[in-house]
Amino acid sequence: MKKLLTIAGSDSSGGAGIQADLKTFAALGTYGMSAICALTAQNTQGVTMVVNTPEEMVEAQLDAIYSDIPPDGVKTGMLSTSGITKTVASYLEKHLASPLVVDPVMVATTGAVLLEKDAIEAYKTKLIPLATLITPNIPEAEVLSGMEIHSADDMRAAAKKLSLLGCQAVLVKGGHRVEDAMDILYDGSDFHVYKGERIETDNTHGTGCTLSSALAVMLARGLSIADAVTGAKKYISGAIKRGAADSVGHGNGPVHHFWFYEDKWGDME
Ligand SMILES: Nc1ncnc2c1ncn2[C@@H]1O[C@H](COP(=O)(O)OP(=O)(O)OP(=O)(O)O)[C@@H](O)[C@H]1O
Ligand SMILES: Cc1ncc(COP(=O)(O)O)c(N)n1
Repeated sequence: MKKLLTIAGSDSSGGAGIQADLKTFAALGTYGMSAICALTAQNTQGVTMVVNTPEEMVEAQLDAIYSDIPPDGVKTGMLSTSGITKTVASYLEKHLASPLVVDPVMVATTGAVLLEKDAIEAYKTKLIPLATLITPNIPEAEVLSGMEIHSADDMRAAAKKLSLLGCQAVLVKGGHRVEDAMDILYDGSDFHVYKGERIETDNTHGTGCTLSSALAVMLARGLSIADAVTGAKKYISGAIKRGAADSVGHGNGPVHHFWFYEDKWGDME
């Protein structure tokens, strides 16, 4: 059994962050672990409070995990501050022995800022160079690359530019493009285009967290980066479709993970 680690923030409403990551790990048949970098008081309508984890505690969680259960795959999500981003990067620089997916979480679907501005530099110089794959959405790719993205060609150019930061591959996610759900991967030598049917729904809370967790699982299982994206895209598309059919909360509802085993166990009402 593969062991997966998420280094991210907690979402009290269970739709994004650590909670989405652990649900994804479980649905995909792996053992999930977490290092919590921030607590958010959050629901489908917004974030009302954030408390950052002390950096020593972030490191203590990572030490507890790595000294006993070294993970086969790791993902990072909401790291909240420059200090936490640096702490995570310097720990991983010494101990990482598996694929790493960096989801550069900056702003929640509901609009709340989840990363302090001065952490961008630490992402670019310390964390991203360690990554197997980074998964910015379009606004995140714009901030990290310093260029505007209006078209598929712009997505390609940004992906190539971001790969120069030293990561192995870049997936620019097109969930924020109005007309489709097309993602573009640059794997260091080639571009791969992943076209998804756009599902009409506001229930997209946790899509990025879920996708990056599924990617970490696929990479831990030894898939190539291009095949890992195919597998993870299938997983997130199913989860969005199921979330669209069964709303939770009064705002941007979450995606649902049980679609993956619902066929086997039947209706779980
Ligand atoms: N309405 C949709 N229909 C189909 N696929 C979608 C939809 N919205 C997002 N996706 C897909 O979900 C994945 C996550 O993309 P997205 O751009 O939403 O990431 P994100 O903004 O980081 O997510 P988050 O909402 O967690 O911040 C991508 O593969 C994207 O193509
Ligand atoms: C703790 C945490 N991590 C990540 C997200 C981003 O997810 P989304 O953009 O879907 O709100 C979030 N809202 N909360």
